[in-house]
Amino acid sequence: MSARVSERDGGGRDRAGRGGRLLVVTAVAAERDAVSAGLASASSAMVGATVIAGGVGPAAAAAATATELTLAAAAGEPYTLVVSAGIGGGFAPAAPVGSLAVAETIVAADLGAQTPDGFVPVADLGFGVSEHRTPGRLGRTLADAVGASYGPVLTVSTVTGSAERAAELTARHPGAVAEAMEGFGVAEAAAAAGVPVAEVRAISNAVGPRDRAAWRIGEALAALTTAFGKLPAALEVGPEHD
Ligand SMILES: O=C(O)c1cccc(C(=O)CC[C@H]2O[C@@H](n3cnc4c(=O)[nH]cnc43)[C@H](O)[C@@H]2O)c1
Repeated sequence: MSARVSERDGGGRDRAGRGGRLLVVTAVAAERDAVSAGLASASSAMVGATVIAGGVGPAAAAAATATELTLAAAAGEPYTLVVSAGIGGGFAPAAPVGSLAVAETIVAADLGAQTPDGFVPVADLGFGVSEHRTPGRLGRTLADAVGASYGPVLTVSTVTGSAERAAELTARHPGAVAEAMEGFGVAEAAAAAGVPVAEVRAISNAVGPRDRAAWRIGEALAALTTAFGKLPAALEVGPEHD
């Protein structure tokens, strides 16, 4: 049985995925469609999944995720897992263009304060948390299933555009495999709802000096589709129930 997938943007609401317990949040429609194509091609039995395009950046992602989780819970059909997914920048050498990255931790890499002594994360300032961890072995399991690099995935509000900034980020977050702009927003909403979270990124560009011509978005979207074709079996989610 193939996955049943509901697709929509952050504004609309339909009930096509009402058997689903998996929520996938992408930033834009092209990512949503790539994820949906992968889920629909999955060979193993799976619950229907809902895939939404919630917008670019952590604020839009958090708002869209929180709305979706709240509506589902109010309807008595709460999600059991939220996955932030899309394209992202890869840190060398762990995550080359065209590869996949799965988050061990989802890190708010630029949420905090700049001081004369350097960056202070928001958690160290005494406000909330600076990262969310994918529970148990879920992240490792997903990474192994799709052949992804596994480590911290950074959420930034500004795409890294210089070697200096890339070096600063890796110094602060050793082992970081990727950066993107939505994961921490999705994770904050998931945490507020008490739902586990994961992040899957397909690498479209290297984190470093800005070189827009070198971005391989089509290649990354194809990798995203391949990954989500393998995800249902890895998640071992139960059969769909209408
Ligand atoms: O710099 C540009 O010219 C440019 C052109 C098209 C798109 C962008 C984006 O910033 C897209 C952001 C979007 O894609 C994710 N993403 C992909 N690569 C990265 C990255 O290296 N660092 C951060 N985010 C990235 C991100 O999650 C957004 O959804 C720029």
